[in-house]
Amino acid sequence: MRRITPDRPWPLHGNAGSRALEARTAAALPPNALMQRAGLSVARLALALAPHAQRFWLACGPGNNGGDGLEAALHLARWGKQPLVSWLGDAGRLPPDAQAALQRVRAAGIALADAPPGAHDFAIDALLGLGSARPLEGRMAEWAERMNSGGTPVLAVDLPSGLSADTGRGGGVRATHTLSLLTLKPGLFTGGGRDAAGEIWFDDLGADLAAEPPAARLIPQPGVMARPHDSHKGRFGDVAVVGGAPGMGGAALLAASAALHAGAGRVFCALLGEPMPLVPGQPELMLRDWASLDLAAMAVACGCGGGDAVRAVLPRVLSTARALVLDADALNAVAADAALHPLLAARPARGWSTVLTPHPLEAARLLGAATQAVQADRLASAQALADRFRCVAVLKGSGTVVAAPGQVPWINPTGTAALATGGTGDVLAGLLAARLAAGQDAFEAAGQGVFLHGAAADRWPVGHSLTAGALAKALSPRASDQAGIRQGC
Ligand SMILES: NC(=O)C1=CN([C@@H]2O[C@H](COP(=O)(O)OP(=O)(O)OC[C@H]3O[C@@H](n4cnc5c(N)ncnc54)[C@H](O)[C@@H]3O)[C@@H](O)[C@H]2O)[C@@H](O)CC1
Ligand SMILES: Nc1ncnc2c1ncn2[C@@H]1O[C@H](COP(=O)(O)OP(=O)(O)O)[C@@H](O)[C@H]1O
Ligand SMILES: [K+]
Repeated sequence: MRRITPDRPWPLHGNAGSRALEARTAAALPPNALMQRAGLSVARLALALAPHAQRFWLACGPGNNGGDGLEAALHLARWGKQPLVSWLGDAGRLPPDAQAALQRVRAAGIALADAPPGAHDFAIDALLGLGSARPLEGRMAEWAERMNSGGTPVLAVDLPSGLSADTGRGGGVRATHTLSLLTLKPGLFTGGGRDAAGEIWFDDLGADLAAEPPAARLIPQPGVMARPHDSHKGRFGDVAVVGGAPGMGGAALLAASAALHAGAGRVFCALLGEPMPLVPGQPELMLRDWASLDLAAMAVACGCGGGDAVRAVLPRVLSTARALVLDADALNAVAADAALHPLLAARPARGWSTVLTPHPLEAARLLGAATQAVQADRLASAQALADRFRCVAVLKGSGTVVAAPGQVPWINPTGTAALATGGTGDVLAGLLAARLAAGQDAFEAAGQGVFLHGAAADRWPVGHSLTAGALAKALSPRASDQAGIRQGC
C-alpha cells in the first residue's frame, strides 16, 4: 500500500478494467481471499491515519464494498479498537464474498446497527464502490451526509461512495482519504473526483495491472529539459503568439511571457489590430505585425485574446505553422466556421502538430454539445475532440485530460482552483508553444506542460494571490528544478 504521488505514469482502470482484473486476481486465490486482503488493507490504513482513535465508524453498504468494510471491522476489533458497524445490506441478497464477511463479523460478536453511532473518532465509508449505480438517497444519503459533517477524517474504501470510477461524476461522500483497491480509477483524478477523494492511497492486492489495458494514465513529474553549455538561442526555438485583439492584448502578452519564461529561444508577439504597445518589464518580447512573421519556422500560439480578428488569420496560420497551439478565440472560430476544419484535418498528413487547449465551454462548442455533457465524461470528450480534429486535445479544468488519436490519454494530477483566475489558460498556451518550439513531440509537450503549469500553482506560497502574470514568471525551468522536479518520465 502506498500514497499516490506522480512518480510514475500510474495506469488508471475504469469500471470494466477493474472488474476484469478483480476476476483474474480472485481466480488465482482461495475463496474470499481478495476481500480479506482488502479489509486488512483498509484497517491498516485507518490505524496509520488515526493511531489514537478508538471509535471507528464503519458505514457498510449492500454489496462487496460493504464486505470490505466488514472485513476491516474484524481487524480493528482484534487490535483493541471499537468498531461501530452500521450496515444497510440485505443478508439474503449479499454477494458471496460479502456474505462470508458478514458471517465472520457475526461470529466475532461484533454488533451490526442500522443507524450511525452517536459519536465516533474516525469514519470508514464502505457504502458503495464500483457498483454505484445511481445517486445516493434515503439512508445511504443520510449516512454520507453524517460522515461529511462529522468533523472526523473519512477514509473511503475503493471510491468515495456515489462517485463514478470512470468519469469522476456524481458523488455523495467527501472523503479526506481514499484507499483505491486493485486498481486506480480515473474518476478519482478528474471532474468532481479530486474534491471527493481527498488524499489517494493505493493497494493493488496482488493484481497484475499490466494484464489489462489502462483507460488513462496519470502524468508523471517531467524531468528538466537539459540546456547544454554549448548552446545558443536558436536551439530552443522561436515562438510566435498571434492574438490580442483590441482590448485583449493582455492575453497574448501573458502567453508570450509564459513562452519566454518556459525557455523559448526567442518570442515574437503579433497583436491583431492594435497599435504596438510598449511592454514594460518585458523588453525581450519582439512585437511584430503578424503578416511579417515566418510562421513555418516557429511554434505558434494562436487565439489568446484574439476576438473576432483571429478568424481572418486562421487560414494562413493553419496552413503554414508546423507546430501550433490553438486556444480560446481560435477554438471558438474553428467551432463556428466549418470551412476551417479541412485545413485543420490536413495538418497531420503534412507531419505538422496541433494542440487544442479548450476549457469545457470551448470544448462543448467544438463538439456541438452542452458543457454539462462534456464534463459528464471528460476522458471521452477529450478523446472525441482529438479524434475529430486529429490533434492533441487538452481539456482543461480540475484533472486536465490530454488526449491524442491512438494514445492512452493522460490525466494531470497537479493544479488547484487557485488557477481559476483570468489569464492562466493563456499562460498554458504560451508554455506549450515553448515546448513545441524546443522540438518536443506534441502529446508529450502537452502532458508535461499541463503538469508543470499545475505544479507552479501547487507550490504557490500561501497568502500570496496567484495572478496569471506571476504564474508565467514562475514557469522557469529553474523554478521547477528548485522544487525537486528531476526525474524523467
Ligand atoms: N469481490 C471481491 O472479492 C472484492 C470486491 N471489492 C470491492 O467490491 C466493490 C464492488 O462491489 P459490488 O460490485 O458489490 O458493488 P458495491 O458494493 O459498490 O455496490 C453494489 C450494490 O449497491 C447497490 N447500489 C448501487 N447504487 C446504489 C445507490 N445509489 N443506493 C443504494 N444502493 C445502491 C447495488 O444495487 C448493489 O446491491 C469494489 O468497489 C471493492 O470495494 C474489492 O475490495 C476487491 C475484492
Ligand atoms: N479548479 C481547478 N483545478 C485545477 N486547475 C484549474 C482549475 N480551474 C482552472 N484550472 C486551470 O486554469 C487554466 C484556466 O484556463 P482558462 O479557463 O482558459 O482561463 P483563461 O481563459 O482566463 O486564461 C487551465 O489550465 C485550467 O486547467
Ligand atoms: K466507498
